[in-house]
Amino acid sequence: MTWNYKTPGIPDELFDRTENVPITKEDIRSIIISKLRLREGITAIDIGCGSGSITVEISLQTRAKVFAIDSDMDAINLTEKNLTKFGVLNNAVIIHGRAQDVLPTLPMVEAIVIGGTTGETDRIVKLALSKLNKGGRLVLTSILIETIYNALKAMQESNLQDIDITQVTIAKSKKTSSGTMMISRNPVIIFSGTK
Ligand SMILES: C[S@@+](CC[C@H](N)C(=O)[O-])C[C@H]1O[C@@H](n2cnc3c(N)ncnc32)[C@H](O)[C@@H]1O
Repeated sequence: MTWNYKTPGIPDELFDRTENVPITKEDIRSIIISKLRLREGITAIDIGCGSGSITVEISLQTRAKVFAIDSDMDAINLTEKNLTKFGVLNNAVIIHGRAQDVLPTLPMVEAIVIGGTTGETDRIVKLALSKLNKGGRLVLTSILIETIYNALKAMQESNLQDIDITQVTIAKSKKTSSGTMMISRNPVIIFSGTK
């Protein structure tokens, strides 16, 4: 697969998918990539890599080394498939495990995305921030009220700077017999900040 564009927002349908592994949709993914403020030559961590779509986009944008973590073996297999498909498998270290167990073993990085924190949002956010170099960027997405509250508290307690909280509700067009209507998806909260 050759992706010739230097812009984020790879169409979802270009990624391999499986029924039980979620993907961060392309419009939300574009916002995440923008808020990461990526630079060439950085190292990044993708926590809860799922389909691998964010790891793929970070790698294509910057040729960054990305540590992609997921606790679900199906997600790990799918991430490997998609990294191979987009020719960036060599940029990544794919790790099967819970973020709270894996993070302490990783080096310091410049960018971290958190897409899944099952069970221990507070601990995962704090561990992630302990792996972020000064000036590095953290982006966390969630659709769950409980995660949103715990994430904000953990970021504030860790003194993350310039915390920005953006809520996005994407609506997509759908053709009907009488015209084109917009169908809304669930709101997504996107946290970002600088260490
Ligand atoms: C919404 S999906 C992320 C989708 C992904 N960003 C993508 O683009 O495909 C959340 C993922 O986080 C993983 N996850 C949840 N809690 C986790 C944890 N504590 N450690 C590692 N992975 C976790 C889930 O298995 C799931 O694949």
